[in-house]
Amino acid sequence: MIIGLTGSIASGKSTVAKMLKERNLPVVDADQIARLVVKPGTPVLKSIEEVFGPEALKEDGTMDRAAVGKMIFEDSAKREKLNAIIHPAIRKELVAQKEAHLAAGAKTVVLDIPLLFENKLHDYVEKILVVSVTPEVQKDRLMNRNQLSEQEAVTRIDSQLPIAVKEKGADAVIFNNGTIEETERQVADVLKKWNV
Ligand SMILES: CC(C)(COP(=O)(O)OP(=O)(O)OC[C@H]1O[C@@H](n2cnc3c(N)ncnc32)[C@H](O)[C@@H]1O)[C@@H](O)C(=O)NCCC(=O)NCCS
Ligand SMILES: Nc1ncnc2c1ncn2[C@@H]1O[C@H](COP(=O)(O)OP(=O)(O)OP(=O)(O)O)[C@@H](O)[C@H]1O
Repeated sequence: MIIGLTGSIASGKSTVAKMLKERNLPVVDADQIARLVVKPGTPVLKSIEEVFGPEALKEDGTMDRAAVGKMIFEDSAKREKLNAIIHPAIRKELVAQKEAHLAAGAKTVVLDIPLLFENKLHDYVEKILVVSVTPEVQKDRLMNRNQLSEQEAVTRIDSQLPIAVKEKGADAVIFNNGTIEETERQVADVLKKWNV
């Protein structure tokens, strides 16, 4: 079974992914792949430099994630440009990593894809697991984790589809407002229900 793990920014996907890994399920992480495909020397990073200028790079030649984040979350046209450059490479590597796990004998593979709904990647997975939180908790956790102002956090949240829309499209929802233990219990219940 291929499980798509998604949610909204700072809703707790990585937290749930960690729980799934602890249960020995292979997790392919789109955010991690997004870092892989922009390593210095890659065609993707070259295109980013061409489109976003030298301020997209740090002195050591790696992508300046904070600078690019500022540019793209505040400007939807820039965000679409970055997506057009980077998403094809992410999708290719996502499929390759999934296939490698299946070839190695995995019966279940989890694809952690933050933008599964936004990019209409439903066909990549068989079940969709959405990690949800209330908007207030989401904003607080995002501000704390990324050291953002309230306005910056809201801008990032608004760059994605509303979490309520994602919940409606889910096969199961994990509500991550409570404690880690409460989330862990919900993860166990869903896996049991799906015979994983
Ligand atoms: C903009 C970048 C440089 C910011 O880097 P940073 O290290 O601060 O954040 P990180 O990569 O850990 O992403 C954190 C979260 O931001 C959200 N996010 C990232 N990119 C986007 C995007 N293009 N549109 C909407 N939300 C996004 C996701 O929820 C993601 O989980 C980086 O997110 C990036 O390269 N984004 C483009 C690739 C992408 O779309 N990744 C997300 C899904 S594959
Ligand atoms: N149940 C919880 N209780 C308290 N803090 C939590 C809980 N779940 C997650 N967090 C914290 O909230 C923040 C966001 O969680 P996490 O990084 O797992 O979200 P994410 O959905 O993977 O985010 P992103 O979309 O940005 O990659 C982190 O700092 C994490 O430690």
